[in-house]
Amino acid sequence: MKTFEQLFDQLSETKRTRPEGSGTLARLDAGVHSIGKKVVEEAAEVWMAAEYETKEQAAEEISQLLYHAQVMMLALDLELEDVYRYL
Ligand SMILES: N=c1c2ncn([C@@H]3O[C@H](COP(=O)(O)OP(=O)(O)OP(=O)(O)O)[C@@H](O)[C@H]3O)c2ncn1[C@@H]1O[C@H](COP(=O)(O)O)[C@@H](O)[C@H]1O
Repeated sequence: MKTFEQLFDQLSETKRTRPEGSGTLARLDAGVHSIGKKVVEEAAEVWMAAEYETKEQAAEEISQLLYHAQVMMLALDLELEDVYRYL
């Protein structure tokens, strides 16, 4: 298990070091348009799981949405603080 901050640190390191075989790196290299489509897809899956599936499935979809939101942050060179200031 990891926190939002720990995941962001991990993905930031992935972006910096570019390890071979990283799915995150492939998503970053695919660019903002591709990442944006995943954000929208995962948001829809959160909605569907919340309405028609279990709380556990909704939790998993929410985790994926948070992951793809972090990938978008990294693609835009945003830090956690850049987002947190609006919370
Ligand atoms: N939390 C996540 C995470 N959530 C979702 N995903 C990705 O998003 C996909 C889920 O999307 P879907 O359900 O739509 O599955 P899919 O249709 O097969 O998705 P596509 O691969 O076709 O886009 C998963 O298969 C993963 O590729 C994640 N990939 C990685 N992480 C975390 O990021 C870390 C680093 O990952 P890598 O860079 O891949 O090593 C991992 O240790 C995890 O902690």
